[in-house]
Amino acid sequence: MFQYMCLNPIAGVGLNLFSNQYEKVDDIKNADAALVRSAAMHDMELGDRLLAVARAGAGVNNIPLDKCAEQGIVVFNTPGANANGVKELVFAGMLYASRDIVGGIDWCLKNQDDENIAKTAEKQKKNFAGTEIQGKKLGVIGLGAIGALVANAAIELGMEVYGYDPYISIQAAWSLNRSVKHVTNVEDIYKECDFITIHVPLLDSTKKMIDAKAISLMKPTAIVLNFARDLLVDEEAIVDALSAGKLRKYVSDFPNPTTVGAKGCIVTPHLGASTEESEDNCAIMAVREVRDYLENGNIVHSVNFPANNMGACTTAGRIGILHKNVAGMIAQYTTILGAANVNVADLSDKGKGDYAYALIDVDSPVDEETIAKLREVDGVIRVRVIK
Ligand SMILES: NC(=O)c1ccc[n+]([C@@H]2O[C@H](COP(=O)([O-])OP(=O)(O)OC[C@H]3O[C@@H](n4cnc5c(N)ncnc54)[C@H](O)[C@@H]3O)[C@@H](O)[C@H]2O)c1
Ligand SMILES: O=C(O)[C@H](O)COP(=O)(O)O
Repeated sequence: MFQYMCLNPIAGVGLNLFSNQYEKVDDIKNADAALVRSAAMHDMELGDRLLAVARAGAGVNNIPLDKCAEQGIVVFNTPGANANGVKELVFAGMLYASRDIVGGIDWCLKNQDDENIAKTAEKQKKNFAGTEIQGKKLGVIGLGAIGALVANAAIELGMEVYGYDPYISIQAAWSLNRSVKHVTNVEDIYKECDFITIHVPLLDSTKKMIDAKAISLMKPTAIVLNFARDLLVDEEAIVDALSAGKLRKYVSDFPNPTTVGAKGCIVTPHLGASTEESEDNCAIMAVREVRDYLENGNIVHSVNFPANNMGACTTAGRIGILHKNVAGMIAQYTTILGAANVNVADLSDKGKGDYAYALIDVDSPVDEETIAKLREVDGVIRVRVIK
């Protein structure tokens, strides 16, 4: 029997995929797996039992990835599962920023008791007029799941699209419309574009990536869209530029005291992934990842350990070993198993950064004493008998 807990509400269509071998619990210390959206986990005590954390979404800045890795907890996310939801909201943001749609709606509400509102509106509408997006230049910073969808959809809407991503995946590169202009210096986006949208993960290296210098290069008519994370942008500098008329609008999905109510800021309450479809997709993918890891030991879409997938185990047993990515580990495992007269039927070891994961299929059951010896190997983080 496995136990899981949810740190945020997770769509039922995903949770229903847990079989009757799974039980929901309320305390993370009793859970084998935790499902999470944006709940902050950095200060949480995770307990020894926890094997997996699945982020039903993309951003993992709310999860202590290294601490989890050191404790042998595999963290998953659900790449692309909410990308369309975000893409659609980015275009809503572009349209909201192009005309004063919010101001116009507010005006209508304020004048709802005016019997002549239709006539008055015709006089007032010039105050909410704006520009179109067709023919404008859009700069997309980060061409992953969301950025690529935004870039392609913008081409379809008749925009000229500039794309910047020095680490673009082959899959994303293949998916891009060939009309997207490849930019190698992000400053070209800042200088040239009418709309600038950022879709990169929040990392130490991307914090305040759009800083005061970047903002100073932008056109005074530029509109900046941030549906990724607020800390990617120096928002104090954005607010200063907006009030000085050096920038047209800032659209953000991350409310905070700096931007909410500030002149030129349009802020939504982190709604990018809040659609039925995105919530369902994320929940389904997250539960599948957790089940495959707990039941088969397979890792797919982890952000702190490498992928390693040997399918279902067809031999007498399977052992999963999370370990440091250093030389000589496999030789020690096979020596220990050999000394216990256990034949290795199949073995796959993958490394990524500081961490690695070995899956070992064996032809006979492995006794507790042998498992204890594997646990003692220097550099081993966690050993799990999967079958
Ligand atoms: N508003 C929301 O509700 C919402 C929803 C989903 C994701 N997000 C945020 O959007 C981010 C992106 O999501 P995604 O699904 O597209 O992720 P992704 O991993 O598919 O794409 C991120 C892309 O950023 C690129 N990148 C990394 N560092 C870069 C840099 N310095 N310069 C340029 N490109 C860089 C990567 O190469 C990758 O292609 C997430 O990390 C998350 O923070 C927000
Ligand atoms: O990174 C993400 O996937 C988004 O920011 C969505 O977050 P949420 O699941 O809390 O809506």
